[in-house]
Order: sequence, then structure tokens, then C-alpha cells
Amino acid sequence: MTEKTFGPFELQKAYSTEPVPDDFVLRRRISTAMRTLSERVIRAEVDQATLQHWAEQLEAVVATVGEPERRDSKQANRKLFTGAATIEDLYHMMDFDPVSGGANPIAPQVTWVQEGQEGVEGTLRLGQQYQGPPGRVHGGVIAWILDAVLSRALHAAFRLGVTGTLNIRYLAGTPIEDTITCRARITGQEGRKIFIEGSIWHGDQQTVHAEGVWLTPKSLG
Ligand SMILES: CCCCCCCC(=O)SCCNC(=O)CCNC(=O)[C@H](O)C(C)(C)COP(=O)(O)OP(=O)(O)OC[C@H]1O[C@@H](n2cnc3c(N)ncnc32)[C@H](O)[C@@H]1OP(=O)(O)O
Repeated sequence: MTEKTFGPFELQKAYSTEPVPDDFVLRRRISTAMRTLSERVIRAEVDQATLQHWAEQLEAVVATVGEPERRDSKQANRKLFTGAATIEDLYHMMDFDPVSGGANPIAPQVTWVQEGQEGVEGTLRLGQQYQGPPGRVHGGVIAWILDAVLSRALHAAFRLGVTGTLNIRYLAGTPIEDTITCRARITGQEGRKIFIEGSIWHGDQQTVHAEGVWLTPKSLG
């Protein structure tokens, strides 16, 4: 049987409906453990002996992992654009994404509740490791997440592009350790320029507004 292949506009649907490849089941477990660890160790009130023990254990894991060879992600990207990406290629594109990628240990995990031409909406909870001012999410982390959320709105509307400009207005503090909602939608287009706006909400309160311009590459525009 020939292996199923996918193009750029099948990526999001296939990612949510196709079975997770076996290696990614394990990559996700590793990343979940690393994310949990990051959240638990930060500001942990423990004694010197405990810190010493943790440091030694973690250094041993790092030594065990060593410096493995890495797969070239450009190759998966190229295959995607010719409709020749396998499910493994697709996971190499999506699951290592620094926002929401299940196999990326630094990626905040967004639960997408809506993804379509009209826009996207997701919920997430950020731990202590993302704190800026006490109790609040760091502003740079907010920009990082919104870049991805606005990009997601672009992809959900079957368009491609890179961030050209991203403007952020911080309206109120965004809490850590509580559920927040992020939204984005395309508001207009002029040639290769696509205008997208987004927001972050804590309950009924909007804490952040973002607007930006995404540029479709010349080769596709
Ligand atoms: C595969 C998964 C991808 C996930 C992506 C997630 C989002 C990202 O993180 S993308 C990474 C961050 N962004 C980048 O690295 C982009 C770096 N910048 C570039 O590559 C280029 O500057 C690029 C593509 C934005 C623009 O270059 P180019 O296509 O040559 O633009 P150019 O032909 O000069 O201008 C075209 C139009 O866009 C406008 N424009 C150009 N640059 C920008 C910009 N940065 N912001 C807003 N408008 C711009 C120009 O004014 C021009 O407008 P008009 O037609 O009205 O005169």
C-alpha cells in the first residue's frame, strides 16, 4: 500500500485527525515531562541537598542523550509544498512548533477550540516559568504566543506567509496559572500583504490586542 501524502493546506486537518506516529507518542511524553519539570522546579522551596540531587540526576540524563543527529526540517518543508509530505514529515513540521507543538519541550500548549476561515480560538494556561511581573505573563512571551496564534489564523484560512510586522498593545496584566483565551482573524488583504488581528482574554476581560501584517512569499503571491 502506498503511504498517504499531504500538501500545505491538508496539514492542519491531517494533524488533528491522523494517528500520531509511534516516535511522536514518545517525543510527546519526553516533552510533557520536560515542560512539567520546568514548571515544578522554578522557585521550588527545597533544601541544598535536594537541589544537588536534582542537578546530578538531570546532568546524567543530558549526558545519556548526548548530541544526536538531527533531521533536516527543510526537506520536510519542501515535500509539503509539492504535496509529497508523509505523516512523519507533517509531524516534523507541526509537532516541533515552539507554540503548541506537542513534541517541543518549550512550547506552551494551546487547546484549539475553533479553527476556520473566520478565525481561530484557543485556550491555554501558562505556568510560573512564563512569569514577568509577579502573577503575570511576561510581555515577550505574550508576543511569542500571539505571533503563532495570528499565523494560525492565516493557515486556517488556507493562506501562507511570514510575519512582517506585529504590533502589540498590553491593555491589562495577563495572569499566569489560570486559563486564558486567545483569538485571531484575518481583517484584510492588499496584494501579498495580509492583515490579521488578535487578542488575549482572561474571562470577559481583554488583556492584549495585537495586529500585524503577514507577507505571502513572492514565489507564491
Ligand atoms: C512553516 C511554518 C511557518 C510558521 C511561521 C510563523 C510566523 C513566523 O514566525 S515567521 C518568522 C518571522 N518573520 C520573518 O522572518 C520575516 C523576515 N522578513 C522577510 O523575509 C521579508 O522582509 C518579507 C518577506 C517580510 C518582506 O520582503 P519582500 O517580500 O521582499 O517585501 P517587499 O517586496 O519589499 O514589499 C512588499 C510589500 O510589503 C510591505 N512590507 C515589506 N516588509 C514589510 C514588513 N516587515 N511589514 C509590513 N509590510 C511590509 C512593503 O511596504 C510592500 O508594500 P506595498 O506593496 O504596499 O508597497
